[in-house]
Amino acid sequence: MADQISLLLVVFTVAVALLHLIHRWWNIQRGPKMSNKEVHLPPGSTGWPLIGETFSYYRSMTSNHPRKFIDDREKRYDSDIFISHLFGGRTVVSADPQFNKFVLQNEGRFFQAQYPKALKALIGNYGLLSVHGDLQRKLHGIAVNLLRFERLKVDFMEEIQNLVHSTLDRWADMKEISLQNECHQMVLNLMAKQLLDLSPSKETSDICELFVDYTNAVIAIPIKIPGSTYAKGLKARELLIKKIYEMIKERRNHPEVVHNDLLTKLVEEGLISDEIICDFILFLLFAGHETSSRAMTFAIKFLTYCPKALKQMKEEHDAILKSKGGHKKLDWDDYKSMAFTQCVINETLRLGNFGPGVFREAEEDTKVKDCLIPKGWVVFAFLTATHLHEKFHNEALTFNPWRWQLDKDIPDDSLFSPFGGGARLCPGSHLAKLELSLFLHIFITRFSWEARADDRTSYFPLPYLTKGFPISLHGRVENE
Ligand code: HEM
Repeated sequence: MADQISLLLVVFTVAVALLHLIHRWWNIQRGPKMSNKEVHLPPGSTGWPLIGETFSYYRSMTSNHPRKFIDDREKRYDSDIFISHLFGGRTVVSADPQFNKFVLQNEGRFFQAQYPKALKALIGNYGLLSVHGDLQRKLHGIAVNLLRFERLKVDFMEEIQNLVHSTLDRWADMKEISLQNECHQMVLNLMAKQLLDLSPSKETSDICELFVDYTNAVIAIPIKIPGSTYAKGLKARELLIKKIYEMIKERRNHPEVVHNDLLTKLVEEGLISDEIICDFILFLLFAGHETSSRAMTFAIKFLTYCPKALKQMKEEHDAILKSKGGHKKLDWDDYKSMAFTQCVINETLRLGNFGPGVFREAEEDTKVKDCLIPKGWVVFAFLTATHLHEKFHNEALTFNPWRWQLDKDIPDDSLFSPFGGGARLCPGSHLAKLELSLFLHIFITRFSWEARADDRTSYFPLPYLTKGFPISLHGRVENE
């Protein structure tokens, strides 16, 4: 009898839970009731209970046709703004450039950045993408100031060239390298030096190892079970934050030791608490190395398969080197003279899509175009979709740097926004372009190379080359 009652209780509980789930799903599908007939919820479907349409999005982003998710729905709903259910929440997905621009421009007014919870746990309470309002403006200002032109011209210009040369000296002794891994390591060293005054050493390599676990988690499926990539990343975050705390303490206890880094400046200024400093620095380390290092690898890959562009790059950079005589260090004017390189960089950013899109939550019921975005809904402004649309860029999936020389392709910030826009416009955009230009200059003038494997691009969760782009290197000989 007791067994039967237990069984009945289990069946009853499961039935109630199922009904609850179905009810929630139905409510999500239906959306809120509208009173105003002029504006309406975008069309769409939230897909399966719990997983929504995340799997379709994943399939599309790991395929050769990353716009497929959008194209299928555009055909089905006759709209490039539609409802979906991604990464655990109902979402309005937009591939409409004007809509996306409006969303970016209205950060803090109608919308605010809202990233999935699992990501926020890694970024911390004070990583820039987690904070809003006055604190976001303050921290954004500090980042902009750190990366302003005057600092790039003096500190970064020198530092980047030294680091790239010493890294390439090491590569020259290796038969084959995974360009993706090597670029990751090189840019991480650069950021570690600028932010924490860490030079390659035992301590730096410990931090780098933790950092690898940390970044792997940011781009992994967020399952928090012991041993999972995500759980390891959370642990790595804890240890990294502890290390930054120790460095803050060391800066205070030993002011006589000179460090030319951001951490010291933040500690001396005393404008933000230690807790904020730690999250802020960790976020900069992440944002500053993940994207730029990927862009370097992709640029070399695109050039490898476009001999005409590579030839033009060699001509541009050989001429700059020649004009310097025996003096190899470039200055700001040399950087500014790299006209074709800037086209290659724009095209790499367009095709590479290193910041695929941004997440924003509606602060209130908001009308954009004819659509109503109800308060609390998350918008995914899918920037990749615009970058890869035939309507805006001819032969959109082809690497064609010359398109940026034509008037009609002069960057329009609604059609080309690799660095986002509005109040959260990437403060590292100029640094990223400088790093890329100097890296390309040094790499192309020192080496010729061959790809060792047929590599494929996956865009999920961030773009990467599935085999890490292995290449063999040879020192350049005259006229090569
Ligand atoms: C190719 C390189 C890069 C790309 C494609 C890129 C892309 C982006 C995008 C799309 C955003 C906007 C996110 C949003 O609005 O939600 C962003 C924000 C940000 N980026 Fe970058 N980024 C790059 C390099 C860098 C570098 C080198 C740094 C710093 C050293 C950096 C630091 C930041 C920071 C701190 C933010 C947050 C700004 C805020 O929320 O106020 N990024 N980046």
